[in-house]
Amino acid sequence: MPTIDALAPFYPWTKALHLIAVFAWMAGQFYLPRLYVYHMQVTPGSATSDLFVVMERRLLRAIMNPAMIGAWILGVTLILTPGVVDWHAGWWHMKFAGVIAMSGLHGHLSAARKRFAAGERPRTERYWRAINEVPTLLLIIIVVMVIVKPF
Ligand code: HEM
Repeated sequence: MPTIDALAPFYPWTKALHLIAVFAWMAGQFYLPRLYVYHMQVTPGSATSDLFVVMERRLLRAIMNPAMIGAWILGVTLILTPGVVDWHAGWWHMKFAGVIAMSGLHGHLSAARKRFAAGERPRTERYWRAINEVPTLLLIIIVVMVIVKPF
């Protein structure tokens, strides 16, 4: 993978900004499925349901989408910084798999938001309770990979 020498002096800043974007993204990943759990419990079209629709839309549009885009742009900038990623290391591939899964989950949550907004009740409350645990698992995998680098 070719790297860009001019990025080297900015490495600590790129990493700090990457982590800030990641934290904002994760906050949304933890909260949105929890909102879906509550949303499943209210009648479509009720005032409470409409309030959930607004909360879910704002969370995705104002926080999660920009945070995911920022995490990706800064993450790719880190990849392009010389000496940061060892492409032979197993931890890097495992982290990347975790990041792809996290992005897939984001897409899944985003698609469900549109269905909730249309008055549907996609899946079951139990399903959203289970999905609520997935970001935590992915976070543990990713952080152990980038910090401990076990293989
Ligand atoms: C969105 C796509 C992402 C890309 C392309 C990406 C890429 C990278 C790269 C190349 C590094 C530098 C590794 C190093 O300095 O050793 C890094 C650091 C880091 N990333 Fe990501 N990342 C992404 C998303 C995430 C996510 C979702 C998390 C956590 C849930 C995360 C957590 C971290 C952490 C904790 C570090 C700091 C590791 C250290 O101190 O060296 N990243 N990322």
